[in-house]
Amino acid sequence: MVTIQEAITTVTTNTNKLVKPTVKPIEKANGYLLFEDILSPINMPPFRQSAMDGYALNLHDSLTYMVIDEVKAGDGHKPALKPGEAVRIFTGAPVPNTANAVIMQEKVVATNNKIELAHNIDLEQNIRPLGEQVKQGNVALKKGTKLTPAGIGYLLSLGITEVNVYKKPTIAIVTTGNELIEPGQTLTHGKIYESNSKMLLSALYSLKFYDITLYKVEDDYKQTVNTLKYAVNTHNLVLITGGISVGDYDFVGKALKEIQVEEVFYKVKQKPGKPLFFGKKENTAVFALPGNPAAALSCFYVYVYIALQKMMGFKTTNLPRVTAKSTSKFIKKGDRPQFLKAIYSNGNVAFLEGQNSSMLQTFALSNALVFIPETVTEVNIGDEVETILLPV
Ligand SMILES: Nc1nc2c(c(=O)[nH]1)N[C@H]1C(S)=C(S)[C@@H](COP(=O)(O)OP(=O)(O)OC[C@H]3O[C@@H](n4cnc5c(N)ncnc54)[C@H](O)[C@@H]3O)O[C@H]1N2
Ligand code: MOO
Repeated sequence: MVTIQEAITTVTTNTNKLVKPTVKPIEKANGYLLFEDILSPINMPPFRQSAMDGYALNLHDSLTYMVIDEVKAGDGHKPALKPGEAVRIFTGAPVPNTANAVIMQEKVVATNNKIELAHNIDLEQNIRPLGEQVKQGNVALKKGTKLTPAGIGYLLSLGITEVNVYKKPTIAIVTTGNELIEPGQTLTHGKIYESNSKMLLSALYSLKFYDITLYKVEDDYKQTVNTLKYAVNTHNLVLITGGISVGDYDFVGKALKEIQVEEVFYKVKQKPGKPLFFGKKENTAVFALPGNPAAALSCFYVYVYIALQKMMGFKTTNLPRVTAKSTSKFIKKGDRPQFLKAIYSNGNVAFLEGQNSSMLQTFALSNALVFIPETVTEVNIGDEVETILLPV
């Protein structure tokens, strides 16, 4: 049995960034890391651009200008201005080469084809210079940058339609148990609806992992070996639920051994999730999560999350942790450190009733897990507690 800290450190050091590239259409690249520097194919802006609705001027000594033409956004003509001449111009329109400042329309008095300025303005005022954001051929975004909606917008503004990014892991979710039947079918005595696979699938989707295959096995040793062998050989990450404890029909541990998944740790001193297993085979990381649904999800957020972030090459691998003031009382039984389902809001956190690892109804209301260390036996209202904020 390892401590929570040992388990976290071990998962962190035993999972590696996936180094394979893949080409993605830009609109599907959110959350990926760039596999290479992106060089800008154009200057951005691609021309000197007006930042205001007003007048582009060829400055001269007087405050009066003759308006000789108009340039709207999207226009391609290039009027030639002599000193003392102006063109009506609008935000986003190309500023003629012969204009050297733009004045906002609110700052002039316009009569017929003449404008009068209150005072002179600076050179290049209200003109976005050519290539101000990025120059053609320069690095627009560096290798390793994590793409965000803003990054995607930026690359699109440079005309880029696809990018080379690091691959995301392919993930297998394997559920085990004779008692499991698909929601939608009739429940018979002794059976329960299978909920872990699509719960974990949803957690993965919300973290933007989509390459996921679901497998189901009965409590049958041969079937468990065969399914796990296939899952481990064909995915980067395998999440198994159930069958990892000590019962006569818990075959997962034995099957993982048979298919030569190296055990990195088995059992963590924690509640919920004591029988958590973590192992690896070559570059594939394998988690056998407890079958109890709340324990499986808690382990997902505390450990699997880290492995996913490491595989993606992200710098921050833990979920954010904050210190919050407890608005609940809690007495901890036993000596295992505990993760409590809780609701966090504005620096306060309330623990929910019903912390059993088989219960999801409180998890369904939670947005945080409060960590109660081994040495703490009691939490009182007003005490400060370490709180993990869940990505929900
Ligand atoms: N003698 C001992 N028994 C148990 C121990 C122990 O130390 N000694 N540990 C307990 C703890 S703690 C946990 S957690 C569970 C974990 O057991 P398994 O990981 O082997 O999981 P199962 O027995 O297969 O299932 C546990 C529970 O969860 C339900 N389940 C399983 N899979 C699903 C699913 N896909 N969807 C919904 N519900 C699922 C299953 O029906 C069981 O009720 O072991 C304790 N026992
Ligand atoms: O570890 Mo189990 O998840 O406490 O019930």
